[in-house]
Amino acid sequence: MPAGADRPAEQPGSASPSPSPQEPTPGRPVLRRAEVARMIDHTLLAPAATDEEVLALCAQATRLGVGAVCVAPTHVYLAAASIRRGDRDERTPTAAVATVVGFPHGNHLTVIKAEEARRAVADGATEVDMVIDIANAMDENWQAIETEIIEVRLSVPPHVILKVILETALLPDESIIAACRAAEAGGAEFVKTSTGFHPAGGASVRAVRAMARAVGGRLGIKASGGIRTADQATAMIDAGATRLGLSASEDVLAGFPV
Ligand SMILES: O=C[C@H](O)COP(=O)(O)O
Repeated sequence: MPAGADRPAEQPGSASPSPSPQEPTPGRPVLRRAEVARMIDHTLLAPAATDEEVLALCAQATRLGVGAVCVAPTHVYLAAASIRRGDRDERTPTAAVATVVGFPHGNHLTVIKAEEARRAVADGATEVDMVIDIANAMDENWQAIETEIIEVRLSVPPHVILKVILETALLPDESIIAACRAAEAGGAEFVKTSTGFHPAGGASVRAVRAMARAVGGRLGIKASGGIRTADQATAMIDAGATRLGLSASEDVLAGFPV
C-alpha cells in the first residue's frame, strides 16, 4: 500500500486546502499527463512497506513514466535494481532513485545523516531528500542548518541531487524564506516542503509561494505531503513547484489530460 494511502485527505500530513486551479493560470499551457509525470517522485515511505510493495511501486513508476521513485534507505538497492530491470524490459526512460535521510523527524546527528546519504548513494540512489533539524528552524539558527546541509552535501558526489525538507507547516513565511536561503548556501539543488508524516500537515500553496519567492529559478521546489488530486497538484505547480512528492501518483495523474 502506498505511504499515506490509508489516510483521509484532511489527516496529518495532508496538503492544506488550496484555491481551485480549475481556472488555468493565464499564459500557462494546459498541463499534460506525461509532463506532470516527469515532475513526480513516486513515493513509498510507510514504515512497514515490504519488498513486494517497493517492487510494485517501481513497476508502477515505469508504467506511469514518473521522474523518480522515493523509497526508504533500506529499499534503495532493491529499487535501483528493479528500475534498471524495468527499463530494460519496457524500453522506457529511466526513473531516478531518491531516498530520505534523517527521516522523518530530522533530529538525527549530522554525522548520521551524512553517512546515511553516503550509503544510499553507494546502494544506487542519485537523489537524497534530507530533513533539517527542525528545532534549528524554530530557533532561527540558520547557520546551523546551513552547516548541516554542507556536511551532507560533502558526503555525496556532485551529481547527486540534494533536496532539503523544511517541514513548512511548522514555519511562518519568514522562516521558510530564511531556511531556503540556508539550503541554497549549503549547496542543495532543491527545497522540499514536507515529510508527509508530521501532524502539523503537508504541502501548502502558502509554503510553496514563500519558497518560490526565496529561491525560485535557482533551486528546484518540491511540494510533498498530502497531495491527492490533480487540482491540488496544479495549485502547487502554479505556486512554483517544480517537483511533486506523491504516493497517490496514479490518482493524481488520472486527473490530467493525455
Ligand atoms: O516525501 C514524500 C511524502 O512522504 C509523500 O507524502 P504523501 O504520501 O502524503 O503523498
